[in-house]
Amino acid sequence: MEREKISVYSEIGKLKKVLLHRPGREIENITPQIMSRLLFDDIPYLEVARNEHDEFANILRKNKVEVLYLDDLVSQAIKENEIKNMFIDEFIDEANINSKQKREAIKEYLLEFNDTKEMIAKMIEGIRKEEIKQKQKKSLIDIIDTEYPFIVDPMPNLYFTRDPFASIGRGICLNKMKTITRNRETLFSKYIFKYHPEFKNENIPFWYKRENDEPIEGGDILVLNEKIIAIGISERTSPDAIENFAKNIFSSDESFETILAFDIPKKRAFMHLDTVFTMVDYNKFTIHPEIEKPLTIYSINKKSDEEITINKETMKLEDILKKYLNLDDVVLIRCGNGDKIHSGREQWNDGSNTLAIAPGEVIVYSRNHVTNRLLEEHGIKLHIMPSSELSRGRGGPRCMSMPIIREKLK
Ligand SMILES: NC(=[NH2+])NCCC[C@H](N)C(=O)O
Repeated sequence: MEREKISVYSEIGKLKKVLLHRPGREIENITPQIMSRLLFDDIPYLEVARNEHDEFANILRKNKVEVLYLDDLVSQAIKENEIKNMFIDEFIDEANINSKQKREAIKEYLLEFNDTKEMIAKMIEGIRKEEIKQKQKKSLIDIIDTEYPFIVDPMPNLYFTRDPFASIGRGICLNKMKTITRNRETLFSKYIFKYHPEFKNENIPFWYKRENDEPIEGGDILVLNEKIIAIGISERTSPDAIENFAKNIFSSDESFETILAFDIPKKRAFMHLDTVFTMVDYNKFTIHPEIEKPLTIYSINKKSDEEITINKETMKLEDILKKYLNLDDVVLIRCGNGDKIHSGREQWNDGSNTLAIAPGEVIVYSRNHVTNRLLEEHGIKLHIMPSSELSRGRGGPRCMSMPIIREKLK
């Protein structure tokens, strides 16, 4: 039997294959002036961040998860010259470069890298003005100098592989991301799924297109089981995008029947649904206490191949989960144990952003010790990773991983 190349029908099924990005020199291009636009609140120390990330990958490998790295996949995807050229052109198109000369100079510079992985690392790292200055011919726009140091901005959020696309069923939701800085990341995903030898001839369905106008991000998408997908209506994901996605997936032969759109507060600390809610076992969830008040959800169901129905309900999270997942008993594990100070602090550092590698078994950040102790008390097996630097990017183990294959649940 031919194995599916992508297969994700739950949040907790045994993880078999996952995509990561090891943070690179892009982190060392974050400066206080640009960090908030780049969605960072602080500047991580790269060497330590990399060690932490390697430990994350080791935990995964020790648990028999195959770890794929983004730069490997992209470099294998763009092996042919024609594709590589297309990739560079599109990259430059989206890097906001306003003169023809500059565009040509950047292309020439990138093509000089003999090693494609080095070229990709450079694209992610960002390009400083002086790196290509000498080669530029002068037109007015090139001569007008500003203080701004980069000709191409760094992409420091790429280690949050959860967000630019999401594996759902046997297909992917190729996202349009809310911010310019992160939307550039989705180009890498596009080339992986369109041109990598492992995926290109597999008719991988795309449930969403990066060319669409409305944003949707992977951190908002949780595949609760083979029938139900939860999506946050958040700072980053719009109702129109959810509806468009729903229509696409419902018109396929996939098993999904219901999309639960959760209306969550539109604020930075809650940027994605997975910052306040993750699934850790069949009936256990980590949550931020703030979403325990009655929540408004919209359940979107398939009516026919083209039509959907939408129902609005205001209910407590616990009751929503009982109803839609057919559970008698739901356990909500509160980040920071519900204590005002601990829950705020630990949610800020992604205490409720766990990555399940099997039912009841999750990877967590060491720093969230209050939440971690509580998870253990609820019988969850923890794999604890170091967390002083990676957490400064406002994302945890779930954000830093995109499952490609999970074993189906019985
Ligand atoms: N799935 C997630 N919660 N991802 C977190 C991403 C953090 C990143 N700095 C951003 O603001 O986009």
